[in-house]
Amino acid sequence: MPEEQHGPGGTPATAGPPTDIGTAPPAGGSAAPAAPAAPAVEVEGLWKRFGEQIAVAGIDLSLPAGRFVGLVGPNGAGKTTTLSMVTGLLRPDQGRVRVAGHDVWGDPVAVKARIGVLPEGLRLFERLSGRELLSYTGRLRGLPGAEVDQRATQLLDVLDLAGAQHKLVVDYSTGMRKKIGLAAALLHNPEVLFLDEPFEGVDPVSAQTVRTVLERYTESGATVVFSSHVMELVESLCDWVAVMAGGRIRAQGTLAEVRGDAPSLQSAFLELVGARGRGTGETLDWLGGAR
Ligand SMILES: Nc1ncnc2c1ncn2[C@@H]1O[C@H](COP(=O)(O)OP(=O)(O)OP(=O)(O)O)[C@@H](O)[C@H]1O
Repeated sequence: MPEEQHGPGGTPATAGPPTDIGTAPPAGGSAAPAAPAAPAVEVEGLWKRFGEQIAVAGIDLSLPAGRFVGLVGPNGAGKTTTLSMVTGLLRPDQGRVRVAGHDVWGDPVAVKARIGVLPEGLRLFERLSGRELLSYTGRLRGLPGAEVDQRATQLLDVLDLAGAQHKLVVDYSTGMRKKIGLAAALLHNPEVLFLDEPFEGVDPVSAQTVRTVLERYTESGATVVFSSHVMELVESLCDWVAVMAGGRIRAQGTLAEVRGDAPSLQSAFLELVGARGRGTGETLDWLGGAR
């Protein structure tokens, strides 16, 4: 059984979001819709083991549509494994996942048509140029050629890749690879976008552009779910947060709920994952000593 989930400072569970919050209208939307929107992602009793290692231990998640959702947790918490199962890249041992109202494993074609994914350790077609990669992805997505060309031109331009569009992907830098992967994930205008560490290796100017693009995208009612270790980034971008540690969800809810009375998301996070006071480095007393 999963252990009881508490917010920081012992406040009762932010786990299992209250339905009134879970069905709130998209951030940035003005007129409230009459019918409550279905969650973008619903996860029930999801498990994954790798041999003896339990990577994901029976988690439940309900991520509202139209939000910027951050999935945070320490190294090895189970974020990538969770995102892989939610996006249909890894089969769970047990549990159910629905994305945009469709069962990920029961109706994979419907789900894949509605999502965009920027996975960890992104594998790209290295011998294509950036533009060729987008053309190929657009065609695979069933978009008309002229539409693909137009969207590719705009994405390359906005993401500052126009100058490198004819360069082979194998010659792209880490940040450029993230950006072309993001462009490919956005090309078909998905309902839900999953991004595993999207800002890793991306320079501050491009990061700002990516933020602006993603903020505009969520304002249209679409959902972004991204994993990150960078709390300041999550705090400034996300309006909904799920905290994972040891394969379990420690808290989920609005940023304010998860932060609770803590001065920052970072402090709340350290408390939630039980890392307060750890890692002062005192055991490394030889480091910096006499040589
Ligand atoms: N293919 C695999 N085979 C064996 N163990 C795995 C595999 N994938 C993940 N794990 C283990 O499952 C646990 C969760 O890993 P996961 O990659 O999901 O964590 P994470 O939260 O994404 O970590 P990080 O922030 O470091 O990327 C870890 O203990 C990891 O060693």
